Amino acid sequence: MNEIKEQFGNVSKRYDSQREFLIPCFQDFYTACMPLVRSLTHAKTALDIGAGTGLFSQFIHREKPDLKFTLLDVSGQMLNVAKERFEGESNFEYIELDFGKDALPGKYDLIISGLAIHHLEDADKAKLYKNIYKALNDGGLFINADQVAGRNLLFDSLYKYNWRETVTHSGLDHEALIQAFERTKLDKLAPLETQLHMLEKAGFNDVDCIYKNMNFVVFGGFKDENVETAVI
Ligand SMILES: C[S@@+](CC[C@H](N)C(=O)[O-])C[C@H]1O[C@@H](n2cnc3c(N)ncnc32)[C@H](O)[C@@H]1O
Repeated sequence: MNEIKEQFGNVSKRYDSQREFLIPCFQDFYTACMPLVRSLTHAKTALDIGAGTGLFSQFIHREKPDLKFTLLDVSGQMLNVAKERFEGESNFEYIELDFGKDALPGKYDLIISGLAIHHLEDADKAKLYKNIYKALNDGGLFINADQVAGRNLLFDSLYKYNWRETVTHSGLDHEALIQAFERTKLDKLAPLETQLHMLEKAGFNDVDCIYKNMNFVVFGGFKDENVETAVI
């Protein structure tokens, strides 16, 4: 955990400017969930798990500016950048917390997470998904935009090789590249299917993958048996 705190703390001020180089499908990745988010017509509260500098929350905020946002992260330095981003906005609060260890505070209509849960071991991912389910209000939605492992060694290697090649030629400076490659050592990627099953085991009755581009995926579920009628 100290290493996560240290590495993200070190990059916090330059984090946002590097994102579009490091996520080749950046725009789609952060906006694929919007049709589902829009369907939450009565939502009042949102929690961003591993919010970092607040990038994912900013996309959601543009769509639903009236939500009350709680941004949670283990790195105070990453959250400081989020505080600058949303300076002057009264509907934002920030909590420094380890989501692998500590309970999630409060209840929410929408819970999002971007590129954070893949830092947990699989058993801890499963535990966190249960906690997320408990922290959702009825009818609530969970969205995880994250990186996953390939279904098998061939695809996993292909995804990793392709990402490395793409970002190496993206124009990102050498130092940033080295740091990004170093951060991948903190990753504990699990296959998409495994995580969809974890969500079902946690109690989510309707789960699916909304978007996939190589190993960048957006998936999640509703905590509501009547979701089909709610969305359509
Ligand atoms: C790659 S950044 C993603 C930030 C943001 N969600 C985004 O999409 O740009 C991962 C973030 O997860 C946080 N993180 C990783 N493991 C965590 C944990 N166990 N508890 C809280 N935060 C964690 C890191 O500190 C970092 O800010």
